[in-house]
Amino acid sequence: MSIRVEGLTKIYGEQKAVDDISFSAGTGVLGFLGPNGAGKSTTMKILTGFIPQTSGRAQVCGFDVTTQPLDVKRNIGYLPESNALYTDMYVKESLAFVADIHNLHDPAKRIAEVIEQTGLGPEQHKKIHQLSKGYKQRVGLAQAILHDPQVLILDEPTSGLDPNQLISIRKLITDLGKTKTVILSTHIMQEVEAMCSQVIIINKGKIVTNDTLQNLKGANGEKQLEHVFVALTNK
Ligand SMILES: Nc1ncnc2c1ncn2[C@@H]1O[C@H](COP(=O)(O)OP(=O)(O)OP(=O)(O)O)[C@@H](O)[C@H]1O
Repeated sequence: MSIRVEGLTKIYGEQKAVDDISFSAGTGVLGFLGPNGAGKSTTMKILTGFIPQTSGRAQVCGFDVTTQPLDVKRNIGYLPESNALYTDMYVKESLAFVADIHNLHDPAKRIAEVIEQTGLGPEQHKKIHQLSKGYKQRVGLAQAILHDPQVLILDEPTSGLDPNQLISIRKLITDLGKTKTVILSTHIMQEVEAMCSQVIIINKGKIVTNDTLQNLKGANGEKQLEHVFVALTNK
């Protein structure tokens, strides 16, 4: 398993954002769902080492997020919800900057591959601030996968994309999930049905279900995941 989480808790002041959650994930796309404020982004930020947990443990590829943060960062790619980019940089320049941080052996070759994979080709010579939202999102994804990490954490990667862009980014994520562990947070249930093999639903900081997509729909006698989500998060 590339991700192991045990008894993870995060308290912000008085607010318990993540409440003693445990789960593990291997190769495939894991849908990480929950209503607004459920604790998804907080969990993702802990896994990527952006913020520390209050208690509990999280491991990425066998490395502990607290005691082995550099090893974790080598093995993880993160597309945060607020995809902060250096907008004055050219697309290629920003990728070269990230490649340098990761000390890649042949950055030019890898940058060309990732530009191809994310469909950035036609826009690759622009500055980031000149790009549409969808292309900015692709730059964020390109940066996240550049060092070919085993684990990808994607926080609402398709928000704001038009239907054409949605289809190509979904395909890219599905392809990545064939060999990598992808944790995908999204509010779009069709997206989960199209891409995810496993689904975790979190509500008020607690995991309310962790099952295969197939079981989840079957067990609840529902055809639509949306109904399952509503039933499990309105208790
Ligand atoms: N830096 C912070 N300081 C205090 N409270 C925070 C902070 N970040 C998040 N929270 C609170 O923690 C809870 C979980 O937030 P989180 O962003 O993890 O939810 P989420 O499931 O990602 O929501 P969304 O779907 O809206 O993105 C919320 O109640 C939120 O207000």
